[in-house]
Amino acid sequence: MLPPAPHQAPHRPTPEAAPPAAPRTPRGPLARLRPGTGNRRRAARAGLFDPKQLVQSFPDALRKLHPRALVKNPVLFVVAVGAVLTTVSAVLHPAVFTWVISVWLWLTVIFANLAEAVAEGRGKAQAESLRRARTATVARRLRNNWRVGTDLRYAETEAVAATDLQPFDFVLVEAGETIPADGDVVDGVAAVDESAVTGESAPVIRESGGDRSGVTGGTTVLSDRIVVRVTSRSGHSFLDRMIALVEGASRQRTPNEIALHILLAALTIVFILVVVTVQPMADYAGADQSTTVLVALLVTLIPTTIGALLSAIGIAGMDRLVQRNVLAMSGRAVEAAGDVNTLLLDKTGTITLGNREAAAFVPLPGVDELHLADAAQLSSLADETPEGRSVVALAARTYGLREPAEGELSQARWVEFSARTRMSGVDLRWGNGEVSHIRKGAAAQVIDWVQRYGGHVPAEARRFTDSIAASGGTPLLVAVHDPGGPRVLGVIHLKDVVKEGIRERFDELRRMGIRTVMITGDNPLTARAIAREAGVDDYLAEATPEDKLALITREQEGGKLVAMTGDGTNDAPALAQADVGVAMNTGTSAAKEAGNMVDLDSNPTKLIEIVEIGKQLLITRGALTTFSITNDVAKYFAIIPAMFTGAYPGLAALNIMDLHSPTSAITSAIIFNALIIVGLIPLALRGVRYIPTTAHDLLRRNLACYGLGGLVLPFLGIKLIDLVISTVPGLG
Ligand SMILES: Nc1ncnc2c1ncn2[C@@H]1O[C@H](COP(=O)(O)OP(=O)(O)OP(=O)(O)O)[C@@H](O)[C@H]1O
Ligand SMILES: [K+]
Ligand SMILES: [Mg+2]
Repeated sequence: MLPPAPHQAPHRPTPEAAPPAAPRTPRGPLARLRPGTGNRRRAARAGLFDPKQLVQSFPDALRKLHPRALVKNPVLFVVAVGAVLTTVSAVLHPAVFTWVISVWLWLTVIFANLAEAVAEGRGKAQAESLRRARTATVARRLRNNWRVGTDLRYAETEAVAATDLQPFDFVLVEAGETIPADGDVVDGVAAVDESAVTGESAPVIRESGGDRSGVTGGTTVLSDRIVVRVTSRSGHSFLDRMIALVEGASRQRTPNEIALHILLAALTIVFILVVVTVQPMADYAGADQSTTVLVALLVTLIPTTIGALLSAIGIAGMDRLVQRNVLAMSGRAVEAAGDVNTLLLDKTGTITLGNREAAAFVPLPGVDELHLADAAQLSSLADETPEGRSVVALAARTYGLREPAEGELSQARWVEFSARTRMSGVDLRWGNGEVSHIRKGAAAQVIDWVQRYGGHVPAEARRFTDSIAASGGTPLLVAVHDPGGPRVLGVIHLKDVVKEGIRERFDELRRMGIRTVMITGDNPLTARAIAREAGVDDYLAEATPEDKLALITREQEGGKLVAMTGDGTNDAPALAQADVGVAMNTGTSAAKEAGNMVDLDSNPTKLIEIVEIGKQLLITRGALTTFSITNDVAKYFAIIPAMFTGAYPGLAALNIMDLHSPTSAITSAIIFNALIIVGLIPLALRGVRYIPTTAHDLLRRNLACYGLGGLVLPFLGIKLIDLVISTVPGLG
């Protein structure tokens, strides 16, 4: 027996109650540098390099001449030591040649610093505007007697400074107020303006219970009121972390960068040995060389170009992510994104639109539809998930069923939904002492529950759920156990829609050699239907949080790099285990803590762009390393003949560039070596063009373009410089 339909208007606001979405014009701190969602043209513009930045960053470049800063970069440190040696030599034996070389060696170091300073400078501007968003607010903290679930009408609040809030404090935030700290919504639904953080002016819904409960301090509530459980301490908020991040304060070298630095250092040592042994040979040949010439030879041989640009390339990669509203907590994650083999995506909300809503009640033969709707609604009254709320709303909409009044169900024991049990419901004790247990949930779990009490499940139950699942919907079985015995009443049809254009994104990923796997807690039939429609390579159904974690470790054991997106607390362990874990900004704090990237737009398909940016970072570094090493070859052809033609006139044959004189040849090589750094700063910051293709093709293309380019360009450049400076007295 079920209680009569209660008669009270539902008080809870539904997501539809939010104000209509404003046109998506980006504004706010990141907007200037950030593309509107999906606006690639704007993104391209944001990545453009403005020569003014070179001038603005010049003072910072000079500041980086401090030995403590220089010693971090072995290649540049050697150039700086060389510059000191030639400067001393110029002072002791003044000559135009020695002075010119000294000046250009110093310029080489400054240009390298400039590359890094320009890259960092872009972040500083963003940090400034974020700081402005971090205003001091007064919070309304709920007094100790408030517990989750207590009616807010009886809540008492006290005013405290936002900076005094502690984790686990509850704060009440109403329309028009600023959320004082990061946290999770534990009561209510509200439309929130997050433009202070995301630059996106369209309001977003934040609600308790589901996977959209995360709120960020500094954002504004537009409608309704919510209770937020604080999760961050003052000074350690999301905004604080974001500022440190864009400023590059927390930037650390990635393992790949360290490895490359070691390689460059080793090359430098080899060339130092070469140059040191050149002197006795030159002596023997009767072509004794000055310190200046030897230093010049060394500097042209060592990989100064990549040594100068390496750090800027890394910073620019992080910056490109920020422009797309993604915050990477480590450079390592960005690199890993470039090498990802497997992409794990959630079904609900990632591949589908995510508002999995009750669309119909389907009663079993012999069951009254109203009876089913009533039971479904009762079982969902305390179910704060979007699915649970949509069941209550559907029952209210189509059958006029209303929630019971406060106190009417005081004898109820609510059973919360969990991803492990896949069920939710209620145990009710009526006035006459009779007890009803109502459950709704995944078919397998509810059938199991009914059978455990000795109930019989008619074949129709399975038939109904299977046909809903085969259409891509999610069936929830509703069952009761009361004096009438344990039995299934019928099915709730939850509907969800596959996102438009998602199939094309998966095709693109396949071209990049990346395998996509959809993971869902849903049944295999629904999973298969959605997987087919969306075009993913594989799927895992009825996945528990442990299954997700196990899938990731299994892939990783095979040597693969795994990326995943997630928003729920139950995604947290998997997000932490994945090589690239992208948490949605809307997600729970647990998810955001666990991942190594946060997407402010909460757009799970952003992962595809993240992979592209990672790949672009790796390719840019590879291309410029290739360029750097090959472009030193030409300089060798400029300097060696210049050093020895006096002793061995036959070596003039090596002077293939037909340079004017030994001094002009050496000077031209050094000037080119310095100028190429400045010339490549825009490319290092923008990144080389990326076309989705296999790694093999990319490698071939890059070797051809940057290897050959690196070989040929200096011949032209040095010749040109030689033509100009040969007119300078003292060099010609
Ligand atoms: N509020 C609810 N009450 C009862 N059962 C539910 C509820 N929400 C979902 N279920 C059942 O539990 C199953 C698992 O749902 P869950 O939301 O955990 O999936 P998930 O792991 O998040 O997968 P997805 O990526 O599709 O969201 C669903 O297929 C559904 O059958
Ligand atoms: K060099
Ligand atoms: Mg879910």
